[in-house]
Amino acid sequence: MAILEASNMVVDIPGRAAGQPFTARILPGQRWGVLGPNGAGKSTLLHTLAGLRPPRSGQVLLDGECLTQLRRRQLAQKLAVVFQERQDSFPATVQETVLIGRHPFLSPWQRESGSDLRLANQAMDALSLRLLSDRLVSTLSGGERQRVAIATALTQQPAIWLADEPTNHLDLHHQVAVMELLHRQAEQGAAVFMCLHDLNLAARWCDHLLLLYPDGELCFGPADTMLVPEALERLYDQKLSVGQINGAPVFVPG
Ligand SMILES: Nc1ncnc2c1ncn2[C@@H]1O[C@H](COP(=O)(O)OP(=O)(O)OP(=O)(O)O)[C@@H](O)[C@H]1O
Repeated sequence: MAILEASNMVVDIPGRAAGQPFTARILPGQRWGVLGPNGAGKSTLLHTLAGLRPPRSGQVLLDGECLTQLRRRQLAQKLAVVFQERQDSFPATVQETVLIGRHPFLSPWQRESGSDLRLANQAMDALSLRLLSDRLVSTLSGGERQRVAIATALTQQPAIWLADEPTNHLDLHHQVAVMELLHRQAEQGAAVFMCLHDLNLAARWCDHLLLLYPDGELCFGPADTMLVPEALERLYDQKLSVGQINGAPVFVPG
């Protein structure tokens, strides 16, 4: 288990004058969703929390240590990032790619062990990729590549998941499968922080929500306190109608 903490963190969005400082602890077992319109800064926020870009001010801490003090390898032993888009130009099979999730735990030139291979196979099974295991990733469809990215992160066995649109390119069945997988990861003690465009996936699967506005304003809290139609309408500049299905709110454009 690990705790990721933002302390007075202002995300550095090019050209944006200011941003509201973000201070929060992302705790084991929590499932955070970041919502906001295109260009609001969701990916930049996620990359800043991953230590891939410096914040404009403030800091990000992992188990009390500033990310800048940690080596990438130490970070990768606890934290996995699923990117929104990726270049899969390197010619590698699905299995070879999924095994990359074990690299933070291997010394340079060390071969993957049987247990590494077992973890990769389990992750491929969880994402229904076994039949594709010998295929070159470059030959896969968008949704298949997305599942490979999630299987790679799963093989990393992260305490913290930072996932940018984890359901990108996925059909309905695989969207639900991935959200269930992330839910189970949280039940087992991982912290999950993800950017989502689908309000209904966020309403159903997240227990904390962060609303990010294009001017850098943000607000966050337990999901049931954030799913206020007026706030979401202002967030997306879109009228919404709200219903209830199985006790969960469902939003459709009004
Ligand atoms: N290198 C850069 N140079 C200039 N502007 C940038 C750069 N990187 C990001 N931006 C801008 O920063 C803003 C935030 O981008 P970001 O990708 O974080 O938004 P987002 O909320 O994830 O958007 P989307 O929902 O479209 O994925 C955007 O307006 C983007 O154009």
